[in-house]
Amino acid sequence: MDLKGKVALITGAAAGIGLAYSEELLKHGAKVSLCDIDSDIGEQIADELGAKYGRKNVLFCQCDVTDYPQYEEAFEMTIKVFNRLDIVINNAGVMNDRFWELEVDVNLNGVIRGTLLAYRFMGKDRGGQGGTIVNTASTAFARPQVSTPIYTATNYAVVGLTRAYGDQYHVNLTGVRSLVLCPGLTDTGLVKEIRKQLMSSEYEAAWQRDNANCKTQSSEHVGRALIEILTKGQSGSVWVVENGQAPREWRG
Ligand SMILES: NC(=O)C1=CN([C@@H]2O[C@H](COP(=O)(O)OP(=O)(O)OC[C@H]3O[C@@H](n4cnc5c(N)ncnc54)[C@H](O)[C@@H]3O)[C@@H](O)[C@H]2O)C=CC1
Ligand SMILES: CCCCCC(=O)/C=C/C=C\C/C=C\C/C=C\CCCC(=O)O
Repeated sequence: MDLKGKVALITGAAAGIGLAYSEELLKHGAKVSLCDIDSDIGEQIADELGAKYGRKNVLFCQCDVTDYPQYEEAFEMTIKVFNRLDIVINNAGVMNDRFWELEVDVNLNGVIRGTLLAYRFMGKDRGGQGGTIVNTASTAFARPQVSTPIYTATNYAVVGLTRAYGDQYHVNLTGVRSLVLCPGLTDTGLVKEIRKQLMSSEYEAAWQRDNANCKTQSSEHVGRALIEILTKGQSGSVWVVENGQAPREWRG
């Protein structure tokens, strides 16, 4: 896929993996709409990326993915400013099983909202030009993270959603391809104080076991994997990137 001139909307773009995706897309000549709940950091990041890659190529939209009207406005603003939309990356996520209803609302319902909006604005059956949806899940979908059962469940669900919408039936109907990228342990701010993010502080031993054999990778590594899967990923495909290795397709 030639990314030059393409427009991508990325959620959770102010930090971590979403920020790495955004910078990698800019390096490849795309324009980015950075969507994040955190407007202070988001505006600052947009200024920095704009100074580096051209101000006309970067937009920040304050957007909470749990709020459908706000999310819809971010799509409208992106299309108003860039005049097109080609790629939607549902990446915003949290890991906190203590606040599991919010976790489900961000990690699963947020991806569903982003997917429905992507079809509405890019679907050929709705007057759009077609495009690509990329969802971020986690390797926890294939190897359950025992310390965070509810976080794990949201990742299973996102993979299921992507595989179903990724079927050729939906591609024929809408011209929209769907992929999912599942990183393993990545060095970001997702964990701030692990004891407070587990349902019970007793699960800390399980957290240590979950991560025992994992090599932490950088978010930049995951950003590069995104470009690779955008280039060669078939609709409905599931990609794992972990331990700093090249992305590989997961075939069940
Ligand atoms: N860090 C890791 O080891 C892994 C992360 N992931 C997934 O990658 C995605 C990104 O996570 P990281 O970059 O690690 O986290 P992060 O905490 O570094 O960044 C997440 C970003 O999402 C934003 N955000 C949070 N709630 C939001 C909401 N309601 N609406 C809009 N934006 C919101 C935050 O403000 C932040 O900028 C998540 O879906 C996470 O589950 C998957 C596997 C491993
Ligand atoms: C093994 C399952 C991998 C799934 C990863 C995932 O979805 C969520 C990971 C959450 C947090 C990663 C954040 C930071 C990583 C940095 C250091 C980890 C140190 C591990 C430890 O011993 O505490």
